[in-house]
Amino acid sequence: MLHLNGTPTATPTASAAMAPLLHHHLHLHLHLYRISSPLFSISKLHISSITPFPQKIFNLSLAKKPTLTSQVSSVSTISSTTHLDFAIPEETHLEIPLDKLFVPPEVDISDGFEALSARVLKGSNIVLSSYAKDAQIKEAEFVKSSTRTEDCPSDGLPEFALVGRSNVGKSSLLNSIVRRKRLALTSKKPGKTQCINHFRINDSWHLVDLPGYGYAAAPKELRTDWAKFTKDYFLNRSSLVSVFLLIDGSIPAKKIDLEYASWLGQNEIPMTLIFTKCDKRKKKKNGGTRPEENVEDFQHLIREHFQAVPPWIMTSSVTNQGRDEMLLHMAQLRNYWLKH
Ligand SMILES: Nc1nc2c(ncn2[C@@H]2O[C@H](COP(=O)(O)OP(=O)(O)OP(=O)(O)O)[C@@H](O)[C@H]2O)c(=O)[nH]1
Ligand SMILES: [Mg+2]
Repeated sequence: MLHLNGTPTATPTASAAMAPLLHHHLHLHLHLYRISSPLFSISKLHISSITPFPQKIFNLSLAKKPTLTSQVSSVSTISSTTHLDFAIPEETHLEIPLDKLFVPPEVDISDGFEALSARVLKGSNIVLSSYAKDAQIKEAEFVKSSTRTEDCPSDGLPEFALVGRSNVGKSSLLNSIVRRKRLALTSKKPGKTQCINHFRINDSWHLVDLPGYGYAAAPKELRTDWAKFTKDYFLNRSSLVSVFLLIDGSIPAKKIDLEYASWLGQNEIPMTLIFTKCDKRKKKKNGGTRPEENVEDFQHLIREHFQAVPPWIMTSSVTNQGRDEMLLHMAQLRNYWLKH
């Protein structure tokens, strides 16, 4: 474990302002001077609309804290009290505009844009906070399959649910996250996962694999049932920290995914967009679009249904792209949820 050094600042932080403003854009007006980075030459910058965590993750539960070891790259902007146990990807997304970043609470934004940018997780819009600890997975085990929300485990552990179109790669992503080939069963044929499947991680939180939606070959009754039972789970599962909505990042946005994202937004269910299959890059001359373009377009299309910009991460279960970033994101959401 490595403790990062840094000077605690006496300047105002976002946290004080965040409490009364959850669920809303946080309008901050900072004036930064002489920002010098290879990608920016701005003399004065106006930041508005920084995104806090959604309100629904402010709950309480219990969890053990597993001890982990890993190296940390230098992130000097993190406060001196931060204990990180995970490798922080070195590359950052300097090109993401400030108003599209997901900024967790208690992140000191007074250090300015450059400092924030240095803490954006690679291939995402997520700023790393001091809550990103105990991120690594040591143990993963299947707990149970349920067909109703009432039958799901009642231990109150925080959980993240993977949902998305049939065949988008939910089960593959779960296996990639836990580094096990077949913990969740996958298939080329859509419709493999049929129940709410709980997997317990490090004895302290759950990953949940859900059946896919939009499986055209499924009978109509089955599709209606799917909508009913997963939506009931989203609306009533009190230990749900965030839904991870998986979107195929290798193709342009599909109507059904846009509708699903909008439904989650309208119902104020905390959501993270996980773009899958980002290893698949069709050539432009063959009519293909790049994952980066698909990610940008998708967000643009759902924008009106969200008060705040949802967090997003680009992933691939083939190359394990986004794996560490997902773990860090889940760790900071989880630890914040446990504390509040
Ligand atoms: N190239 C590539 N293929 C992937 C990736 N993730 C999944 N696949 C493939 O996509 C297919 C579907 O994967 P699953 O993980 O079973 O998809 P699912 O979303 O769980 O599907 P259902 O359970 O049927 O809803 C499989 O053939 C996977 O090998 C990825 O990141 N890159
Ligand atoms: Mg599956």
